[in-house]
Amino acid sequence: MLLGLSIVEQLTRARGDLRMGVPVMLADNGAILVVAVEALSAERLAALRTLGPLELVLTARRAETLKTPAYDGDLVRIAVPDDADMTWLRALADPADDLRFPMKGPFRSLRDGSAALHRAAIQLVKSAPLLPAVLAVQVPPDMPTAGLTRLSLPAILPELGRASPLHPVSAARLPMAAAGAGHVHVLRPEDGGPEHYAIEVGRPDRTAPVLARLHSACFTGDVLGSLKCDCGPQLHAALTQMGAAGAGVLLYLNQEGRGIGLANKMRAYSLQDQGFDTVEANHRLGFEDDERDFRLGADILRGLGFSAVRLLTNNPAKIAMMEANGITVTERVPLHVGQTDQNAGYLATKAAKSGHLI
Ligand SMILES: Nc1nc2c(ncn2[C@@H]2O[C@H](COP(=O)(O)OP(=O)(O)OP(=O)(O)O)[C@@H](O)[C@H]2O)c(=O)[nH]1
Ligand SMILES: [Zn+2]
Repeated sequence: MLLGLSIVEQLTRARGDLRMGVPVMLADNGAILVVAVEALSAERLAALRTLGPLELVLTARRAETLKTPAYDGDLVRIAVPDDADMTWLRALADPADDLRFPMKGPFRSLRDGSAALHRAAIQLVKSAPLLPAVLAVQVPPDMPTAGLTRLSLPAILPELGRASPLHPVSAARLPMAAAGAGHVHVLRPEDGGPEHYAIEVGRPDRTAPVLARLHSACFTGDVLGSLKCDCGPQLHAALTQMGAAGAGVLLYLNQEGRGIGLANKMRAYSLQDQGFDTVEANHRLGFEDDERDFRLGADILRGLGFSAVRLLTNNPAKIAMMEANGITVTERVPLHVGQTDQNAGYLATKAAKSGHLI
């Protein structure tokens, strides 16, 4: 129906609901109501309690730190005790105070029934992007939802993992200190997600491999000149090299914090202040090392008419994803700049644990 919502539109609305702390219904043969723990209010918690026993859904990564068996493989469903309050839920969802107040498990992990609805809920909050922790309660699939978003699992599953198509919105000339004449293109995804930018330096020849950089947003490095990472210097060095070569294309992808968002990246930084490295911090929060989807970089390049690149990177995963998505990488151009005393550990961890080339 033209006036109804498409599946993609329903998912976008659901992400907004979850960010506001509004419950979303996920239904298949059974149904659950879910709320993101970090946005939950005490009133909603009380209201959900009237519907039945509550379950806290976390990723297996988070369960590892909580020393709780994850019977559902990549996630765990923990029975929420009747007297558990907001503090209890937040302490399990957010590792900020793990060291100050070690959790007093054991927790009762549930193993009966299917976790397919819960898995979709975790995927949805991750893409919101919120901490991967949801409160869930089973409800009858035909329960009146009083205006709440209702998602059908079979309908959303194919869309959840799909990269949303991007469309050019606007473009203009931009003179840059580092690279001389350039053009900035703004690209907008169909699903209402964040816009991404493509910066063309000079007039790159579409018939030859172009000097290219896929840069993931780093507010702290790019804007604040953080010494904890190498992003700012990499961004500027890439533009400078493209300027010197007379042509290039830099994709500025809004995938802050390797896809976990700035709020979660700051949670990770706070864990790093407690002594965890960049990978351990992501895991303690319940995320994978890297939650980025590099497919969109390949899509943007193809949309701009490029099929082969000389890729400025130290990250082999970016090369593999380009190749897997139809962009030929004729050469890797190393990008080693911006080493500081403060980021030596970070760069060493990326080399040791994430396969970065040095
Ligand atoms: N979660 C998390 N993200 C971080 C941390 N430090 C930097 N980042 C993010 O990591 C990303 C770095 O992106 P890139 O420099 O494009 O990618 P890369 O994987 O380092 O690969 P190359 O720079 O191409 O070699 C940015 O999104 C930063 O915001 C951290 O400690 N934790
Ligand atoms: Zn950075």
